[in-house]
Amino acid sequence: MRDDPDRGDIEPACNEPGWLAPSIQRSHERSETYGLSTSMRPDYDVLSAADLALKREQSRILCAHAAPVMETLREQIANTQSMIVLTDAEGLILHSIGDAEFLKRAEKVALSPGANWAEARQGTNAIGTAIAELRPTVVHGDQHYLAANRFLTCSSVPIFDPYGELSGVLDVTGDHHSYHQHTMALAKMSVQLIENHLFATTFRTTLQISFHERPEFLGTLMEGIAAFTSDGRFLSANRSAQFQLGLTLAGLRAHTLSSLFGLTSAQLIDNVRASLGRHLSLSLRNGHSVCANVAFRHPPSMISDSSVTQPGTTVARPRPICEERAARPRLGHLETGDPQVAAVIAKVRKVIGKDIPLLITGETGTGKERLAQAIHNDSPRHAAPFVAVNCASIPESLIESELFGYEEGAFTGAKRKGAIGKILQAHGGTLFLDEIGDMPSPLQVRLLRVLQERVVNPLGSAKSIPVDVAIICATHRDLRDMIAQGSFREDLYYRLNGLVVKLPPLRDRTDLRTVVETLLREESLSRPSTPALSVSSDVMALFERCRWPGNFRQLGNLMRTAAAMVDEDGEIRIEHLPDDFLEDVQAAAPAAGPNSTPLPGARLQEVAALAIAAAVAKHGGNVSAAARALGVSRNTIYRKMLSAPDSDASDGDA
Ligand SMILES: Nc1ncnc2c1ncn2[C@@H]1O[C@H](COP(=O)(O)OP(=O)(O)OP(=O)(O)O)[C@@H](O)[C@H]1O
Repeated sequence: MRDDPDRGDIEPACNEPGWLAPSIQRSHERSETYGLSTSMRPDYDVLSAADLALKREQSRILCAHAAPVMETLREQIANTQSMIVLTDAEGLILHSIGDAEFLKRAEKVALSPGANWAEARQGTNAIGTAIAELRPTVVHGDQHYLAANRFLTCSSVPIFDPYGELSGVLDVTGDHHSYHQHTMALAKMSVQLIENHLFATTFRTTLQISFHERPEFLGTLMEGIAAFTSDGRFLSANRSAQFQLGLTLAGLRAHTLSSLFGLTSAQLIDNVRASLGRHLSLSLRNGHSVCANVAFRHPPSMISDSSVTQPGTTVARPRPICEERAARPRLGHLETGDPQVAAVIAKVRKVIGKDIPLLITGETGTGKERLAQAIHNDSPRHAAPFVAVNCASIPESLIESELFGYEEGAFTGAKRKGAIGKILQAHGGTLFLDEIGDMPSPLQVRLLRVLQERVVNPLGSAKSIPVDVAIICATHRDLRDMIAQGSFREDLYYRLNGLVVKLPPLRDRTDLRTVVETLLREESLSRPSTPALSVSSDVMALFERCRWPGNFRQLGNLMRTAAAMVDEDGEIRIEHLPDDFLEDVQAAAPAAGPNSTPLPGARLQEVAALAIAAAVAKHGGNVSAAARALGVSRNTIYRKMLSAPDSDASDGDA
């Protein structure tokens, strides 16, 4: 978490040969601790296309905001033997763009989408070290831990979300002979742009004050932006605002609009009205005056209050109900007609606000986190934070500090400032522990203590800090099996499962049609000038037949891709669906049993056969290459080319 507005500074450099910045020295030490050796091959363990698509989906908002910024940056570094890389918070490469020739060289050391560049995987490198140090980092040629990576020079900047949490890294990598001093400055400006976009989007329905001492800096990257609730409670502030206000995010959380700017929201609106469209002049706590613009964008329920639509304020279009639902789900929104889901919600409603721990089970993508958020939003704790921790995605060595926090100096040799852990961040609100089955055993004991005694001991501290959180856990594993195998503590299990509810997979739900219609409406709203989206009856029949292993996540992804392919009439037809989806449905068809309805005619088979023939032709008759491109096994291709459709049943698919 970033709670230090100065963190953006890189360390002072020294030009003496052989001199290593302290952060690089620490990183080399960590690389050794990870058991890496300098002569090792880079880690070529790259995610499959499907897993990478899931990761991109999980970082969809980051990718959407980063894409245009990366394109602009690409224009600025064109023909410099370099590339731009976007990773998620774990160092997994989501996207890369750049000079084609250099992209090829980079691929040889696994610097390409789907590879993970965390320090534990690739040793000292700018991406992994920026994540470990939470600061912009340059790693020049020889400073890379693995010899194989020493032809690179990389400049990486961490990207923080508006709550100060790391959400990814933007990196510019080039040949170490062609390093330019200005690369890091460009990368930092690009990240500031991404962070400001993320900020503006997250707080688009709230009161936002943009300010700077000098009016010419308003509207530029330098402006500070602070967001407040309509009654003046502090929500967040961007990097520049933290700097101008002289407080970290943690420090700002104790403040309000009046304690920071010396006026209430009603007075602010009066001032905006009186200013007739000119900048406002506001006074900070330190007595400095700043010029400010105010945006007061109201949630739909307040939009009818025309008195606040004044020059100097911007009123956004009413936020569509679907968008509102997605952003702040409530239990009522989740009831779309399936009796199993309705039963889950009825049970949950009975225990809400009663300090009974909840355990949500269900396959991946069935909406466990969304249900947890809805429970929080419907609970008396809704005004306090909802903090989600995915125990499976944090490296085991970091879970402890992530959850419990640490005191300054808790890490030997590292002069890291202390950090408040997730449990304390959720104080007053809800802590959602996703994939609880992946919690390492020693930490299960510590978590049990928190649940029993309601106190937290940060790492390296003798202090016990009282904490008040509602706990919701989720897992797709069978915890009872894990108890039997000795990998999950029975006492913790009984502490967590006050109420256990199971979300059904999409294929077992009876409300698929309503779900699809809702998603179509949401997607249509993001394309206002085009006809409303619909699905053909063939496609709906296919959807009903699909096993949806990725559940809502897969369906949402598919709808977005198909929506991008539709013709002018907005109807999603079979030809708009991705080939791998058609293949999956086709492969699963015989398993549907003798009484099931037939596939929607020959068209699906035709489409699958056409896709296969085209891929084989494109790859000059090379079946392996075509299979790789389509993401199916060679057997599947031979089967489709050689046999009747029914023969799928006997073959093992890959
Ligand atoms: N009822 C729903 N309607 C529409 N979209 C949904 C619904 N439930 C979940 N989603 C969407 O599906 C995706 C996955 O949901 P969520 O993260 O809640 O699932 P999960 O079960 O916690 O997944 P995992 O086990 O992989 O963490 C998210 O993008 C979420 O917005």
